Amino acid sequence: MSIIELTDVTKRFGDVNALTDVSIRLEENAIHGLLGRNGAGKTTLMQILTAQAFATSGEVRAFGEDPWENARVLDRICFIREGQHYPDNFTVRHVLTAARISFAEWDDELATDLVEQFRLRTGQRVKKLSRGQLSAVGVVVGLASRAPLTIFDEPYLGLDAVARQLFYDRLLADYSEHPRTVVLSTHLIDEVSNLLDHVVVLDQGRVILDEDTDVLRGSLVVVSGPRAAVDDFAAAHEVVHRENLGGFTRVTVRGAPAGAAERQGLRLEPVSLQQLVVRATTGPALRPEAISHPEEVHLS
Ligand SMILES: Nc1ncnc2c1ncn2[C@@H]1O[C@H](COP(=O)(O)OP(=O)(O)OP(=O)(O)O)[C@@H](O)[C@H]1O
Repeated sequence: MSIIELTDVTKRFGDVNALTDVSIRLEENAIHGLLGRNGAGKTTLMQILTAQAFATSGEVRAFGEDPWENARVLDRICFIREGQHYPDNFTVRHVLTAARISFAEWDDELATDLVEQFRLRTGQRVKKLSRGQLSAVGVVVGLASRAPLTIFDEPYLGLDAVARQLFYDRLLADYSEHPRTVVLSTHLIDEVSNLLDHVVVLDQGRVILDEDTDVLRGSLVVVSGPRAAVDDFAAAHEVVHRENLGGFTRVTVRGAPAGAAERQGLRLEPVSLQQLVVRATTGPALRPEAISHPEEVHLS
């Protein structure tokens, strides 16, 4: 079942098209990655989903209903934004108390455990927290809310590598026991690629990739080796990207059968999710019209 349905959603800020004809369906009980370069429209999309902004045109449905001023929908959504603002006198304890009141599925035990693991002090004023500690508070609220739709917009800013890993581990562990729908917007794609069931990539306000990660993982392979051997192999495949370095060539091909390249003494490497997103957003490589005319990149 789709928890989120956007149909032809466009959002303009003056002459800036933040979103253009965005149509996506996000399925229930899955972790969705919302990816894209700076200014791609990710935050705008999340704001529209959570009724913090109006779409200029198009239809928005969350849990089958229009989210605008709709408590039935909004009570089931937890939106953790980067740099969340709290009242000046709030301590971490106040934030947790407010969250407990706001979310029906809130888990106090989980919150207490996470506070300890992230080394937060509940009596500390939120405005005195470091950047990473503030992000940790957001992560604690997002996880312990167990909201049926939990949205994290770059939740990791300032978090050290240990704390980020803790977030990913706890998200996965809690999600396996309490499945729900999670939307995670991030630039640290490789760090989260194992968490994601599905990705939506935005570029300049348009959806350029909307696919399950299982499908994406097997979709492209990099084959490298001596130029003549690679060219020979590539002739029978759809080439979406090529790099030449002297007599050495690397091509990215669509769905190469495992073993075929290795038999010809060539090297085969999977394309990471991050590379896929970079390919999708930096050139025409993943667009169908580019497949028959692969770009040549000469490295010096
Ligand atoms: N309130 C606003 N007024 C004017 N333009 C805006 C406003 N909010 C966003 N924009 C513009 O809309 C576009 C999309 O911005 P958005 O914040 O959604 O991108 P993003 O993908 O979240 O970027 P980042 O990864 O850098 O956070 C940008 O060009 C941005 O400048």
